[in-house]
Amino acid sequence: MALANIQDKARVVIIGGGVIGCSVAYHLTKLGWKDVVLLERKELTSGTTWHAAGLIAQLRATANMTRLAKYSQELYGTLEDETGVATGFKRVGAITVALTEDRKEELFRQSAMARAFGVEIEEISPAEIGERYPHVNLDGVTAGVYLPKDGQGDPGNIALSLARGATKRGAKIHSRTKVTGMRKQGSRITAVSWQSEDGDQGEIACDMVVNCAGMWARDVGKMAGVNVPLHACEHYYIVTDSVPQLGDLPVLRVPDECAYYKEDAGKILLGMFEPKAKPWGMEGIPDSFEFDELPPDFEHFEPILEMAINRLPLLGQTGIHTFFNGPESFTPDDAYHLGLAPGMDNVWVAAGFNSIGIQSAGGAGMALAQWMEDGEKPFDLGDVDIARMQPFQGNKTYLTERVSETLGLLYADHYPFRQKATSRGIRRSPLHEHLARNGAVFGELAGWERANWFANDGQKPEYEYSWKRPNWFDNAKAEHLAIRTGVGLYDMSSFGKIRVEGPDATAFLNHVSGGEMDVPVGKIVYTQFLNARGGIEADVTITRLSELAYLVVTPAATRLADETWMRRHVDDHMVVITDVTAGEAVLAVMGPKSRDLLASVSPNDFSNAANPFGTAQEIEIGMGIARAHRVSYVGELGWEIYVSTDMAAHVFETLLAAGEGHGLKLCGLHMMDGCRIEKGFRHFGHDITCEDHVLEAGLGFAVKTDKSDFFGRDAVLAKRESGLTRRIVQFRLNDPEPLLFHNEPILRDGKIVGHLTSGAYGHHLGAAVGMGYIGCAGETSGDILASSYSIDVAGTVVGAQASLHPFCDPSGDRMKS
Ligand SMILES: NCCCC(=O)O
Repeated sequence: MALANIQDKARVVIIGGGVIGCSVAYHLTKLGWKDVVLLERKELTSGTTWHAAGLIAQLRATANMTRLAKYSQELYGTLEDETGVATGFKRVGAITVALTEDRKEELFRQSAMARAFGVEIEEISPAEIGERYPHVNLDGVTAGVYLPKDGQGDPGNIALSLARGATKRGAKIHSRTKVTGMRKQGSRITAVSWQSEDGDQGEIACDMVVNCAGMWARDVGKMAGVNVPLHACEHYYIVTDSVPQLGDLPVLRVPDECAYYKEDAGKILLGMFEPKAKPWGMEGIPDSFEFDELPPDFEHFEPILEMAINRLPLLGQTGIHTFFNGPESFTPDDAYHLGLAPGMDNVWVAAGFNSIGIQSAGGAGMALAQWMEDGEKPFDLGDVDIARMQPFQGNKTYLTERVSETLGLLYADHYPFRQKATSRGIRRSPLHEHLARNGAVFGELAGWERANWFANDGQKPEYEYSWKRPNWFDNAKAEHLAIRTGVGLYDMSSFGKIRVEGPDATAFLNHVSGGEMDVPVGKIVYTQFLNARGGIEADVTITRLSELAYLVVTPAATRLADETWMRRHVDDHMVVITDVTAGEAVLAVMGPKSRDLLASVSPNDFSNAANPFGTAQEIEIGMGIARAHRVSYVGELGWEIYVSTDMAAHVFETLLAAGEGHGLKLCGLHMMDGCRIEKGFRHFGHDITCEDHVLEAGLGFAVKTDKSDFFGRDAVLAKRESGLTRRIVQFRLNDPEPLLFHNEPILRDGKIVGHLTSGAYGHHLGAAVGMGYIGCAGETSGDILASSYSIDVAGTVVGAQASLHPFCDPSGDRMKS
């Protein structure tokens, strides 16, 4: 039985009536979408939105996340005029306070980044903090930053205003209507079934579904067979009684004391991000949950409250009106989930907003709607793309442990290379114990434990985080120099490995990639998957294993996204695509002495004639067998040895034993990053993304427009015709001391023209190196290089050399030697 007022067909069904669902409905209707239906199990905003603090910050960790946050802030400033529903948005500004020298460095680096991203920001002294926020105790304050355009709003009203905007343009919103199931056909949801509180039920046939179900999104995802890794945690704040003559105050963040403060209607709201949070609701969120709160746990938040009373003494002089504890969703990496769910062709996700839902909702809704409209990401959304999540990350035990940390990480020191402490050791290379015994210090990516550097004998194998030269600086240097002058071995088993085989394998890979795939067996092709704009969706090597089979090798972090991209472009091709990542380990043996080392453990011929650069050969190694791929991401002579996981330890032991006579050094991935930047090799997600045109990224050599048609070819031809408007430039600091991490502003003749997309120390070159895009419409290489360049490192402008070619071995002779 269906209620008369709920239609039985829609173009899109949005599940969840929090601020995110309302924003998606608002933006889809703004794009002219009709038949937009939003279903909310209780009342709009009754899950998390209603109790959000409503801080509206603009600066986020990357350029595009900042772009989205800025968009939210601008939207909320004008929404009332359009919808008639006030958002309570006030541009009160925001101050973040540092209590340590490390935090000061972090804030000043963020401040430099803000300048590159076009966000107004001022670095301010303790005295200036006192002027802008007279109630704050300045004891121990080292510095601060002030963002005049930041603000705050009324979360519930922002959601209702967005909802009104959507309904005015025809969206239908049904509250008290719970989604009970989905009808699935292949990789599509064809209908959503619902039940209203008074017992009516029905089904809406639809073209698309958007899961905006907040802390219910993991369960809603399961209805569609989609992985949405998130978990609620308790989030605490208190609200004081009215404080006479408080006046408008900026938002105040004191991350070193895990606290934020917001003035609201003459009261102070103090919110907390404690280091060890309390996950909630994993055994099920009560069906009755609606505008509910959880019992406050005084012991849990007392330490933070004590610090806050010291920092803002008026808290101790004012009564507390409300102790609030409400659940909010957190994700494994503190980034929200947006986009088309892998495995499905019409299930979209916008969920897991990690306590920044209000400030993110406007931008996230806009980006998702545009993505749904175009069928392609409007710009790089890799930070939040749901496809970055690995299947195991939906595991309950993993999530429960991980989110207990990620809540607190919001305000922890964001040191470079900081690793998560929880939920570790889940994906391990078969060499893991060998590496650990040899002093490896691991970092985690996509669940993989990867050796980042090796401690010396007697050195504690642990990170000591710092903004200055870290405790592993000299270790990485020794590893780097071994690769440049001798031979090093590092474990790349975390590479994604995807086998593509079948009668149409060549035709399919020619269609989906820019490289020529009709090559002899054993050839390795470095290439990209492009979108219709010529932007880079994936950066891969593809090895022809046999007449009918290829191996696509992808970065660990993008394996699922790259596999998904291929599956979505199969069309009528007869191919089988299989993830074989776990089947083979990869040992990279690199450096000018790598040939000698391999020759000492293998009867095969590693000469240029037998195994030239860009080819793979089957080899015997020790008493095992493997495949030697002659490629390099560090810019040296070398091989990646692909060996089945059962023989990996044997091959490692063989190489290590033989390596003694060749000065073999075990190396980690910090070395790899420094080496690849010296060599100008791009890294997907940083230097190349879906919004970077392959020609502007300098990778025109890897796409062959003279082959058969391929996806993105027209955009490559068009760009050849119209000319480049931006180019990627490499930089080397003149001063050997400062460190680059990425996101530092690039100055050309004293003006900001871009930011670094990568940065690391180039131990071979003796200074920090980086790369980033600058605008260059109508300019020749000579014009670009005639300027003077510098990089803003935490507010200090450091002169830099610029180059359009790699600083290290521009001819590539070393790799091909
Ligand atoms: N929901 C609290 C947001 C905290 C922040 O913007 O810093």
